[in-house]
Amino acid sequence: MSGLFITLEGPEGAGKSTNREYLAALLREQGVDVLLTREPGGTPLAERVRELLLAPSDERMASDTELLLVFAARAQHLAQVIVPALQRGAVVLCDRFTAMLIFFLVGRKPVKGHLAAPPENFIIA
Ligand SMILES: Nc1ncnc2c1ncn2[C@@H]1O[C@H](COP(=O)(O)OP(=O)(O)OP(=O)(O)O)[C@@H](O)[C@H]1O
Ligand SMILES: Cc1cn([C@H]2C[C@H](O)[C@@H](COP(=O)(O)O)O2)c(=O)[nH]c1=O
Repeated sequence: MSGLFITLEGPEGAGKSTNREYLAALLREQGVDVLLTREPGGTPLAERVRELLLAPSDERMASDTELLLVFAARAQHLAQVIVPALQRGAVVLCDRFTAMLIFFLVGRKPVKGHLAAPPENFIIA
């Protein structure tokens, strides 16, 4: 793969979108093929999973359910968008990836180590 994958991590309002747009404009001025995307999301199906993750609900979402949904969205995002873009040599600018998702998934709750490791390994492999 010849592309470049850059993630912008940070909480709400940190400046991710602003800096992503700025960087994209700079790169495009140089003729670089730039793809803007975000996690969770980035494809129609993965965006539906995002809506599910963020929608208020009377039913508490179990931590493992949340984790598996995040990684289901990621599998779709990787297969449909990120990997093809990197294969054609694009620079992918992704609004959040693993760092902030770890914060959302485990930073605010007790860590559930038995599930946290394998999906991440699966994704990186
Ligand atoms: N380097 C900067 N200096 C000063 N203000 C900034 C800077 N970058 C972004 N901002 C301002 O901070 C605010 C939040 O920026 P932005 O929407 O890019 O954050 P974000 O991390 O993408 O937020 P969200 O996660 O809510 O989408 C905006 O009003 C933006 O103009
Ligand atoms: C991605 C993601 C977000 N949230 C929370 C964080 C914010 O309060 C809102 C909106 O997020 P934005 O992308 O910064 O606009 O949702 C979350 O709880 N879990 C997540 O995975």
